[in-house]
Amino acid sequence: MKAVEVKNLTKFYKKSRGIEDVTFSIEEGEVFGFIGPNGAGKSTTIRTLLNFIYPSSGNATIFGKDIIRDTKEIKQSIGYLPSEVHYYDDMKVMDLLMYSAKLHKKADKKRLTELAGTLQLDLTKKIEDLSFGNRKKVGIVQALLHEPKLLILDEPTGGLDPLMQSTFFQLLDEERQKGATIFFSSHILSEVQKMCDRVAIIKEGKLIKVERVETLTKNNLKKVRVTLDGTKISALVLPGIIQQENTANEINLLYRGEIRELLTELSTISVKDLLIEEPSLEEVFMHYYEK
Ligand SMILES: Nc1ncnc2c1ncn2[C@@H]1O[C@H](COP(=O)(O)OP(=O)(O)OP(=O)(O)O)[C@@H](O)[C@H]1O
Repeated sequence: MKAVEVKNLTKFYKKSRGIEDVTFSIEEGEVFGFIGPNGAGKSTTIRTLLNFIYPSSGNATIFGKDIIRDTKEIKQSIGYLPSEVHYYDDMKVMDLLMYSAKLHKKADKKRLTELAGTLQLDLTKKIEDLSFGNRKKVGIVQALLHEPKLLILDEPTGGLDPLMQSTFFQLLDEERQKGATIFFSSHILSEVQKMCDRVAIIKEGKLIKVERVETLTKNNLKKVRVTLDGTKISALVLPGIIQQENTANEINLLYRGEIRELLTELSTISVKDLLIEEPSLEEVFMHYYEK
């Protein structure tokens, strides 16, 4: 059984396009990234899956259950972190989280305290007195508290400082090791690359690619930096060069071709240093963002 199966899902807000004909599935235990620029349709997809909004057409299931008909049942096995966290402001963090835990019939105070400790969240404060980042932490604890089978996280790291982001990813990794399926949206490619097995790219409401992260970064594309010893040269010309940026003493390439051909070409110029590495997901995908 798939954790999530989305078929031809379409959502129009009156006449304006939210998402169109979106189809993909997520395996159980998989960490699946959902990336795309602002307004691409990430939140629309997620909010439809959670039955906060109705699809215009198409359908989807979560653990084999229909997202509309079985939404109550589905919610018991989901932890959801919205991109913006809104709560009853005059409640204390502890009370809010215990209330939420009870809704999931899993009021585990020990786990609550542990999670809050890891995230350095003060449980005695009132929600209204928390900063944006600390509210986000409340959302994270709430999403993880009942150890859901599926975590749906909408831009989870926004507002968290770099140290906290890394703590958050450690927490996610623990859930993954316990077998949880994780679906998270982001427009930060590097964090998707770090964490995800597969990634779906959405743009202007349509899925443009679903691919294993590994395949994307190991598709023979190489990032090449050539440092020159001061002699000025003109641009390299080789069929495998996809992108070239040159400065006074550096040549930077994205290269997809025979390494031997590149080395032969380089042997004709005065190279001081050479670095060949896998490109980041960001570099592979930048053109999807720009086009
Ligand atoms: N309530 C709404 N009414 C009308 N249009 C909407 C509504 N919510 C979203 N849209 C439109 O649907 C499209 C997709 O928006 P969505 O919020 O799903 O994008 P997103 O990928 O989550 O973007 P972001 O990264 O900015 O959160 C956008 O063009 C947006 O203007």
